[in-house]
Amino acid sequence: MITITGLSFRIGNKLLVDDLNFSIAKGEMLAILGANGAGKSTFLKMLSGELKPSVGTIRIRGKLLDDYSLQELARQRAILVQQHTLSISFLVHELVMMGRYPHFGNQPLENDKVIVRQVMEDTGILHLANRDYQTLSGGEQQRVHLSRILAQIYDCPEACLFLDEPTNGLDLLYQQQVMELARGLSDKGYTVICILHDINFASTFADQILLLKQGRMVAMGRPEEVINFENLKETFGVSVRLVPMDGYKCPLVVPAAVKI
Ligand SMILES: Nc1ncnc2c1ncn2[C@@H]1O[C@H](COP(=O)(O)OP(=O)(O)OP(=O)(O)O)[C@@H](O)[C@H]1O
Repeated sequence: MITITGLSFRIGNKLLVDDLNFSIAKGEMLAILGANGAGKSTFLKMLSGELKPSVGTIRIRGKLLDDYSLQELARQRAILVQQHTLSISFLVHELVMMGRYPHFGNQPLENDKVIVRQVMEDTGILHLANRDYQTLSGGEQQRVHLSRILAQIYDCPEACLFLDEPTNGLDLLYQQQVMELARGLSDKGYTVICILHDINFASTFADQILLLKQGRMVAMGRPEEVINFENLKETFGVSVRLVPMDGYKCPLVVPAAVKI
């Protein structure tokens, strides 16, 4: 579904992303983990077309990213960015409807309205539909943007979803709900790439994990192949403890100092 070949991004003589090569299949969920500044967002920005790679190619369904029109891309991939800067007042439902803009002409159709309502329900913001976005808390705003991008690809089950720290600013309940939502979408056939800082969320929900350090791949594979003491020490520079837990495919990762 997505094939990354020899992908690098350089600014001056600094390599932010360094020779990445991998593929992920349709319907897979890939979690990207790495320390602050490891190049995760830079990679996602190349994937979304916001940044042009210095070297290498990105193919979605065999076609080079550069060969997609903006309209095609808008229907085939949705992106949740890390920081939202929005200074104009919009009602929540208006902002979520923006996700449908690639799908209708002048006016939203009944189907667009149904989808907007559904995604607001899925993300727990239906009760905020008529609130001014500016008056919402950070976590509520995050869920509005999540709704908007879900609306964008709601009826495109072949689409890709790129999420840059989707659980940012959310309380535990909504973190869990967002991860379940992302997992549910990949089970329906969406291809999901998700930057996370929570290793346990990544290993619980993702099919594959990519560990990045200084732009380079440390390891990539199924959570049970990748999440181990050595890889985490190499990626984050810290020692962790791995605690086996019933019902989890991977041991839980806790700071080494914690006594359990
Ligand atoms: N325009 C730029 N000029 C110089 N350095 C940059 C530029 N953009 C990003 N960087 C640097 O590239 C590195 C990778 O940044 P990136 O945002 O991809 O990291 P990240 O892994 O997403 O980090 P975080 O977990 O903190 O969000 C960082 O050291 C950052 O300071």
